[in-house]
Amino acid sequence: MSNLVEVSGVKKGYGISKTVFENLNLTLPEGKIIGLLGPNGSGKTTLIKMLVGLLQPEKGSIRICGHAVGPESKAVVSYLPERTYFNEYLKIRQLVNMFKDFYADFDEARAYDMMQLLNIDPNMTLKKLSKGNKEKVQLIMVMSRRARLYVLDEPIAGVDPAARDYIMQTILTNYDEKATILLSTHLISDIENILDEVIFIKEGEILCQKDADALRAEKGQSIDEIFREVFRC
Ligand SMILES: Nc1ncnc2c1ncn2[C@@H]1O[C@H](COP(=O)(O)OP(=O)(O)OP(=O)(O)O)[C@@H](O)[C@H]1O
Repeated sequence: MSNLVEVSGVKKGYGISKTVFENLNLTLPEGKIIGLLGPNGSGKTTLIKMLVGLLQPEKGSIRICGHAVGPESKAVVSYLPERTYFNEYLKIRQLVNMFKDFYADFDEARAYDMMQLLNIDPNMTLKKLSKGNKEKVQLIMVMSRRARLYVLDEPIAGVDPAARDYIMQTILTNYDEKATILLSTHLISDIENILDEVIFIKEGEILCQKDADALRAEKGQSIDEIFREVFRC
C-alpha cells in the first residue's frame, strides 16, 4: 500500500521561543481512517495546518500524493477546520453552490443525501441553525468532496452524543475506500470504533503509530483507556 502523505524532517514553531516540532517524520497510508490523538498543546492543529498549507514548516518537507503542499495538493485535500468560517447569512443551498464553484471534486448529490440522512433542511439559513447542526453542515460540505485526503480537526466536538455515531456512520458510508481520513479528537471513545490506525502525539513527538485493532489486542484495553493511561497527568 502506498503512502499518501510523507512528512520528513519537519521543524516548526511559533516565533523564536516556541518550538512545536523539532524533527517530525510521519507517513500516512492510503485508504485508512487515522486518529490523531494527543493532549492539549501537543501539536495536532499545527500539524494539520501544515498539511493543508495554512502554516509552512521552517525545515523539512511535506508531500501529499507526491506533491509539495501547494495548489496540486490542495486540490486533493478536504479540510475541516476547528471553527466554522461560513458566512452565517447564506442558505445551505447557497453554500452547496459555492462549494460546487470552488471545488471540481464536489459531489452535490452526496451533500444533499447526507443532509437528508442527518435531517438538515437545505433551505435554512446557517444563522438559524444550532451550533451542532452548523457543525454537521460543515462536515457534510467537507465530506462531499471526492478528495484523496480528508483532514478533520475536532469534527464532532459540538454535536450531541446521540448524533455522533450517526455522523460517523454517515461519513463511513460516504467516503471512498481509497481515500484517507486524518482526524483529531478528544472524544476518543465516540470515534475509536471507526479508526483503522491511531497516532499518539505528545509535545511534538510521535509516541506511536499503530493499527487500532493491533494496539487494543496488545494492551487488552480500548484506545480510550490506553490514551488515558499513556497521557495521565
Ligand atoms: N499562534 C500561536 N502562537 C504561539 N504559540 C502557539 C500558537 N498556536 C499554537 N501554539 C502553541 O503550539 C503548541 C501546539 O499547539 P496546537 O494548537 O498545535 O496543539 P493541539 O494539539 O492542537 O492542542 P488542542 O488539543 O488544545 O487543540 C502549544 O504549546 C500552543 O500553545
